[in-house]
Amino acid sequence: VLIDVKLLTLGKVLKTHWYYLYQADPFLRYREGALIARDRVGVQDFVLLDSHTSEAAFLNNLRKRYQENLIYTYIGTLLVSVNPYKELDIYTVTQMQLYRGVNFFELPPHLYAIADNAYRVMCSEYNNHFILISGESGAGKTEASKKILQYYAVTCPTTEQLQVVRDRLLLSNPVLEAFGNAKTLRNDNSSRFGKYMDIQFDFKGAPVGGHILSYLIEKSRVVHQNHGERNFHIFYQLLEGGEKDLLCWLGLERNPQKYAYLVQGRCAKVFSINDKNDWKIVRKAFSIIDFTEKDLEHLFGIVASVLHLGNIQFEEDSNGHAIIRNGTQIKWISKVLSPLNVDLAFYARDAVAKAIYGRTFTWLVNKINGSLANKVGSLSGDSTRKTVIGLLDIYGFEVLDTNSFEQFCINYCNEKLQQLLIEMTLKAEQEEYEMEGIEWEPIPYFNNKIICDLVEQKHKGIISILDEECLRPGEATDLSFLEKLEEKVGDHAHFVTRKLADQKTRKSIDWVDFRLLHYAGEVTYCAVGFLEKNNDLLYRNLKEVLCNSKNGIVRDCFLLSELDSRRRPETVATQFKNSLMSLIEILMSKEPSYIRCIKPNENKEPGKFDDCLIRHQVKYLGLMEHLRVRRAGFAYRRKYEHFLRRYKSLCPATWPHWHGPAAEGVERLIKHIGYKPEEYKLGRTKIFIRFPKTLFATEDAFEIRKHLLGMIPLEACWRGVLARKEAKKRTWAVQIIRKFIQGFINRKKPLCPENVEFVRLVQYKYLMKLRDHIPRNVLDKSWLQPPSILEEISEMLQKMCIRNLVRKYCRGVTPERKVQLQQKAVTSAIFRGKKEGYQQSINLPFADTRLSEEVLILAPYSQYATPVVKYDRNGFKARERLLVLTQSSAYVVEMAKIKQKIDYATLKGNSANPSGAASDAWSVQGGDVILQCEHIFEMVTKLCMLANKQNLVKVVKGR
Ligand SMILES: Nc1ncnc2c1ncn2[C@@H]1O[C@H](COP(=O)(O)OP(=O)(O)OP(=O)(O)O)[C@@H](O)[C@H]1O
Repeated sequence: VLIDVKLLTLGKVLKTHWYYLYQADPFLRYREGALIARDRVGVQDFVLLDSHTSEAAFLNNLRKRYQENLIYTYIGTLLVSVNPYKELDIYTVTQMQLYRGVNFFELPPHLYAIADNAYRVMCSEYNNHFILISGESGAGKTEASKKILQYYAVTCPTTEQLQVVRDRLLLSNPVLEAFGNAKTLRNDNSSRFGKYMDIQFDFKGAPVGGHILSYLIEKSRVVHQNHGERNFHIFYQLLEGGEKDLLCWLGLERNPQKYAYLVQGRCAKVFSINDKNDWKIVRKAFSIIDFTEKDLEHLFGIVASVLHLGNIQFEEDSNGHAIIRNGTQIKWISKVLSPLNVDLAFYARDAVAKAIYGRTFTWLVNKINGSLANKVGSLSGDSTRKTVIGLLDIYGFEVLDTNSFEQFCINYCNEKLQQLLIEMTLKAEQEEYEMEGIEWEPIPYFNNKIICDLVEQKHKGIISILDEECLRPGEATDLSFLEKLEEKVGDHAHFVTRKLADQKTRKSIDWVDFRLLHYAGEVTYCAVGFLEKNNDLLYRNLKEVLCNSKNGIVRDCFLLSELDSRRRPETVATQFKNSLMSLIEILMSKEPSYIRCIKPNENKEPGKFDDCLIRHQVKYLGLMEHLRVRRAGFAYRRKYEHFLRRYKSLCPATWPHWHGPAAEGVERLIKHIGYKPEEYKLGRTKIFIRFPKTLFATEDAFEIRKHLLGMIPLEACWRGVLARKEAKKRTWAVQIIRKFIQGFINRKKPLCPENVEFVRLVQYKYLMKLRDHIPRNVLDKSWLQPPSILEEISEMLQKMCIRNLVRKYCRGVTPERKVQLQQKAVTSAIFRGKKEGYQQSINLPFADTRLSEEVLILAPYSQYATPVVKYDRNGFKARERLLVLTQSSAYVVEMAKIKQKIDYATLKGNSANPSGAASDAWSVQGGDVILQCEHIFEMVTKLCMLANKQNLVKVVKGR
């Protein structure tokens, strides 16, 4: 009942949505029956219609949609998502099923459509993909990536064994968020590290493992937070949710106000965050992702020690040396031993806290990777190819009141991703037209490569200059770094300092600042702390202490070999730059999908569409340029060979084979179909189709043709590799049922007009699920429980399924086995539950005879013969005899001499002993015959079948 109620509500919700989409959406063509259209691979691209010629029109459309809770929009294949700040997808699982296997022009725009499309292309083309989710801080990237992960977890095929992998993939998120996310002014759950996650799939499309790469965690947050911001969530979660014993063991109090590292932002408690609850989730996640109690003990030990470290305070003694303020002994020890002044002591304390936390985070990612590793394949020696879908969720572009080294790295990273997007979309698309010789009016766009170069160029870029200052001998300071910048990149159009600025802007820049004109806007960075953060040094003696820690994780993170190394470690910025370079390489080798997240307002408010803020994002994300390229360009392009292979059946000249060049084949084909000149262009290697409707029409024609020709099964069989044929035979019954279900899915049979969508949805959901849960053999008695309105259909399907399985089973039975089964059926009717030893006899096959061939020659008409022991009427004298059964009579034979003939017609009864004793009494006209036989079940069965008298057999207590 509950399910029905939910679905009913869902029916209404979706109906409203679809109504709006049909009525109001000028972007896409939706198909009636979108719910059921499937199997239309090959179409990945479509286009905007003509209404959006201006930025204002585009914004208007976004606003209108947003007000109607439609937060997703496509520009070509790029998904634009405006953060709703409220949960819209209440019926997520049903929605997921809705998008499964449906091409994305068939349903309203959605994250799931992007996820599903990447997945389907991966499965059909065996290539790797990535989904790049970008947008500024708080725009909704992390939420989007979680939804995509969930989509794969719910919709991909899985086995019991693989469910563990699925759970781990999902649960790695709360753990990483606890240690790597924090409340900032822009986002209550802001990622303070970059994350790239590969989900690995096997050849059947089941997720079998994963791998996470993490990028530069914002360590400085451990020791310092701006007003209105918090430290990483885990600190508060541990204090709020940690069990009493645990806190006691760690020496912690359940009050964040007691810890210096947690109170600087003055917002330890936040209304929107439930630390206690989150702690429970994280604890549970730890148990699923393979963390032992020892691991956790060490991990929480580290979290606690960072908090304790933060509470160590220093003061100056009379010599200007730092001494520890509280704790008498340690105070004196520090007084005598410590060479540091107060500033340096604080620096050292914070450096230790940051280093421990930062390295522990890397340890955590590695540990999670261990648990996500594809063990299924490697254990079973499965070397089949895996494909991956990568999900990139990285800290968004960020402008704070004071921007430091961390913001510089984060914003540089966003520049790189923007550059990748431009390279792979705007630039690539326009270059493709040029390469293919298609006439094309170039559409200008801002290429941010110039900013990337400003930051990363060797010897000349800001990172190189910073490194130089960090590494050079002599006194180098943040100010000397700033001077070097002015000297070396002062004339760059995207770089300004107070000295270089014009009169007007000068006031807004401090003497210690430099300003970069990023693609997403201007950011003024305060150079103070750049050198220190870039060097990220930890005193050698502190490292030595940590190398000898009794905490296993700390020991793993600080290796003694590091102390021996004479090489200076790479600076933080260079490490980051290099890791970004390899990330870009990873991404470039994969097929891209893009999601652009937009932040609707600065107040994290639902339903508030701030025109100014959104216009700014639309501008810097280059959405208008995307739109223009899409509109002026072609919706679809495909290599001649691929296009011909798919559609060749639509033209007699190309079907079944085209022997000439593919380009000519395509030309013949489209002439035959009747493409108009304005609808397409022929390039050097590809056909370009301008309008989606042209392609839709071709697809529709192909669908019809496919069914007319019965092409798919025919081709499959005909080309058929024998092994595949064999496998097909085995799953024959399942396929029949699947086809039947597919038929059901494809047929539209609404019960009444108002409930069309609802009924379709219920049908769809149930049938889709059923399709994957059909019993595979006659022994499998399970059947998916149907919702009440589908009981009838379900019953029909079940009957049909059983019939098919039985038929399939029967067809697979050999004639010999059939005889055996018939005989066993008779045995069962006579003896089942009545005579001891019956159960054991079931699996012993009956023999045709129990005599050797030589002996059988003596009885040429024998149907069955076996040695027996014959007793006289009193049951005393036992004589060894042969029993020979022919078509009409039974003979008791001694040495080729017939001693007794029993006509089946005279056989009146046959009584067998219920105990295991193998004796048998036959009552015949003129008196009983008592025989003992080793193979009594077999013998009696043969006798009954030959005499056709099985009803006469009684199992009675022997005399
Ligand atoms: N699809 C959504 N439905 C409902 N709320 C959402 C959705 N996407 C985002 N939000 C809201 O916006 C907040 C910020 O989103 P999210 O953490 O994904 O931003 P982000 O782009 O990853 O930011 P950052 O770069 O700071 O990590 C979420 O905590 C949530 O409240």
